[in-house]
Amino acid sequence: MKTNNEFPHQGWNLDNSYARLPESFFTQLTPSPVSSPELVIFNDSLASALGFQSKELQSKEGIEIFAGNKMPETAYPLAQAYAGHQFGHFTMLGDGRALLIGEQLTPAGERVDIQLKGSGRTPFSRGGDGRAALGPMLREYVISEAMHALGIPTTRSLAVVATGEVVYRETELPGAVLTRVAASHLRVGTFQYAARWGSKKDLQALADYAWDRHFSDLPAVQNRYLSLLQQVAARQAQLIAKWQLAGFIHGVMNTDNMTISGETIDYGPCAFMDTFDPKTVFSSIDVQGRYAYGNQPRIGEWNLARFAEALLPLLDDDEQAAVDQAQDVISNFASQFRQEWLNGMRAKLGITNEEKQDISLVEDLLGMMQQEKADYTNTFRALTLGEYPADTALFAGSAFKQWEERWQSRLGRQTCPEAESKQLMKRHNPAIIPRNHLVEEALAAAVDHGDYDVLHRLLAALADPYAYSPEQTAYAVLPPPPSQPYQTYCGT
Ligand SMILES: Nc1ncnc2c1ncn2[C@@H]1O[C@H](COP(=O)(O)OP(=O)(O)OP(=O)(O)O)[C@@H](O)[C@H]1O
Ligand SMILES: [Mg+2]
Repeated sequence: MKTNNEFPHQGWNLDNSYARLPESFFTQLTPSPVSSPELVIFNDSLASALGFQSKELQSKEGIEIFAGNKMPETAYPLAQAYAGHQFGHFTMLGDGRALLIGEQLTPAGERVDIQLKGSGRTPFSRGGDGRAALGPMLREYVISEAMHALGIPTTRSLAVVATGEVVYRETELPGAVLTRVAASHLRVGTFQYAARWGSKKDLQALADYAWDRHFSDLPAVQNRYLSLLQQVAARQAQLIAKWQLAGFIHGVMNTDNMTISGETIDYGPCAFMDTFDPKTVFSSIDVQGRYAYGNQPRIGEWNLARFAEALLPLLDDDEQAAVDQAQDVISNFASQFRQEWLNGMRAKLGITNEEKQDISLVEDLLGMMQQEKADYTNTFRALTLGEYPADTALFAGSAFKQWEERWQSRLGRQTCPEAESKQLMKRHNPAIIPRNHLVEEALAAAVDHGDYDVLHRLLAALADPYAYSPEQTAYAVLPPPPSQPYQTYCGT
């Protein structure tokens, strides 16, 4: 494959700091070319923000890069090594179908990974084909971009290229490559890999790298490794609180799918919850409900404990002292999460100050929602609009009327003007989310019929989920109850 200098006008400005880590952290290799790449979706605004020339990137040459057929001269494509606990079982993993091609240095002074997902086999592919199917890559594109618009930290999607080749997933499917953009692809599993198979020096190099990349603007600290653990815990507490507040179920919170940056990663079996029920699971393989909606904070804590274990040799020369320090951080996580979540719930209810009883106000609402099988997003949407559809069981009951009186009198006990409180609600309760049936409908039109209009309209509506625009009303309508529960699948 050719590496060349044809592309400076596209705005590539790559560095390769990850490749300066010890060699055991990656394998350098080139993407496997594909036969007839076709750009099917492209993120114009993201491209511009990253310093790319959007039009040039969408040229025939630009598309060759997204397909992995050519590389910019400054690219240094590599597969990252990592391990992970998958459903509780530790295993060696690594990028089996993805390649980091470099880090784009953006006009805003940021450094972001550019990664091709579905770019062919790597030494970490195990039995896999190294490829990805079009439907799941479009799904990752839609949901990651919707998450970003919702204000939830996430990896981004720059482009999807259809490869013109077939992949086999029980049946023949069109293949695709997704270009993913991330603050970094460092995972809890990257540290587990270093702790298990690397030297202490390797582990330290990785921790220093993570610190410099994500936390270097923090004031100097005495023990940067302890601080690294604290910072990652804080970011995960914020992130998972945001998931809970939006009704997002990640679906596969293995330690290899938890980032150090605090961004959501891996949109495999994820989905947004419709009816409020903490036991909600969509993933076909999560039969025990390990990654159910209501379990996500606990799993976050479990994963952070694995991160802390990996960091132990760096925390303190005295083993017991290291364990004690790690334990302190982990045992603080639940209350950190709870605080983030409660503050978010206050905002969803238009509450600007704190009262002790707020928690029961929130929990009583959620209890009624669960009992009445209320739709999570639309309930908060209705509270925001002050419009309660009479045909919704929750709103028809007397319990809700009593709760609403309590809520109104709670709002009356704050100095914030009513209009401001309403604005706060509008900023925290999306008018729309990427509902499963909407996403499925858009993907079916695109993948089965080559019609991308439905997808583009959905993306446009999801781009500002808090707009409460008239066009969004149609997207808030619920489908008739399905005959089968909605299921998502791994092995995409
Ligand atoms: N088709 C495939 N071929 C080779 N390896 C694969 C394939 N699909 C998944 N893998 C690998 O299996 C492991 C776990 O898969 P998982 O579903 O978490 O990954 P993913 O969706 O490919 O990755 P990411 O976390 O980067 O979004 C990873 O090491 C991944 O690279
Ligand atoms: Mg993964």
